[in-house]
Amino acid sequence: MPRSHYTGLAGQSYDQPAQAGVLLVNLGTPEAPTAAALRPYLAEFLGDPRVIEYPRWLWWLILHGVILRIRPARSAHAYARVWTPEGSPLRVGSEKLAAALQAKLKHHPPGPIRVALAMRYGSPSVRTSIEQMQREGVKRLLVLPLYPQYSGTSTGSVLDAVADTMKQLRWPPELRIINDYHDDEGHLEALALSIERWWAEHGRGEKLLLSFHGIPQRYVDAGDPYFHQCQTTARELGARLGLHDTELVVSFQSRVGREPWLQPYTDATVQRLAAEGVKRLDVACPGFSVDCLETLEEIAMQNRDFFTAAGGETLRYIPALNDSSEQVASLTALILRHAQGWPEFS
Ligand SMILES: C=CC1=C(C)c2cc3[nH]c(cc4nc(cc5[nH]c(cc1n2)c(C)c5CCC(=O)O)C(CCC(=O)O)=C4C)c(C)c3C=C
Ligand SMILES: [Fe+2]
Ligand SMILES: [Fe+2]
Repeated sequence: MPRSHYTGLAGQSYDQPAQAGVLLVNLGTPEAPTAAALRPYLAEFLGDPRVIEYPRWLWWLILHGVILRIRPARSAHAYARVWTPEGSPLRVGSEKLAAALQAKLKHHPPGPIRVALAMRYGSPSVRTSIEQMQREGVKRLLVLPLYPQYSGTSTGSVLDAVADTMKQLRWPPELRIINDYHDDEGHLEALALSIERWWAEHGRGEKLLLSFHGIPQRYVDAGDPYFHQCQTTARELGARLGLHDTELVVSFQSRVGREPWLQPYTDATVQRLAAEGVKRLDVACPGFSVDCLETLEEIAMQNRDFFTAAGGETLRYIPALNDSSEQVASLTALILRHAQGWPEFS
């Protein structure tokens, strides 16, 4: 008999009381800010067909023949600028957020809800985390990808990893998924409150730039709702902050490769604003639930330098929601709303 493809879990029992769980999933991050650690991380990330929609064999040749020989060292250098004694900011921030949510949901009557964190690339993987939760008795699972706006390249890829896991489990958990929360009232309120709190402490710049991670324009043309959801978040947030159209600017960062990505690009935008005479620019990145390379290095360092080199005085980065009380409250409410109707919570 060939060995079965399906995993049965040691320790998962029939008579354990059913528990509900939430799996938070973020992108993932290298284990160290070194080229050696970047290579497997980038190979997994950039080898994902959701991220790079290119003929497979052609892309494999380019990725392994060219990209993975050059990019690991360059990216490692960028990561080294933001690495902390506890590790990668994305990992540290995601773990703190998960711990704060677990503390909230532990005693939530008639809970408790178990909270775990997985990474789409690297570890702990989606599969490892789901299996671990099952061992702890989780039979109903809510998946919350930590991306407020849906894109096939981010949320869609998390759903692939969840689906692949479900296909391999002998007794998969009952499943719910949050596809996006870009226009969730509580989330928008949390963003507005945290920016207002930051302004109250640090004063206000002349304009607020909202910079979202980019994706290729081609994906949006093919039906990805990401661009539209970013615009909705920006508009709703601007309205809650009482900003005039002229005080709010939206742009897209982190472009990789040569094809056109969503525009306007963040680097060109900060340079344009400086050239137009803006001296004090505030930047927030509402697409990132926790701070990471793309906010701490690309915005707060690289783009700050572009802005000042083009004649601006100060570019100030307003931190992501991270494990703030605002984010913990809004995600707790989002989770409880999606857990409604489960017998544990009726
Ligand atoms: C090349 C294609 C990429 C697409 C498409 C893409 C979409 C996308 N990414 C995020 C969130 C993050 N990306 C991060 C880093 C990062 N992104 C890409 C490429 C694409 N992203 C690369 C190669 C990297 C690694 C760093 C580098 O070499 O430049 C991060 C930060 C990770 C960290 O460890 O801090 C996040 C977060 C979203 C939300 C998204 C689509 C909407
Ligand atoms: Fe990215
Ligand atoms: Fe980047």
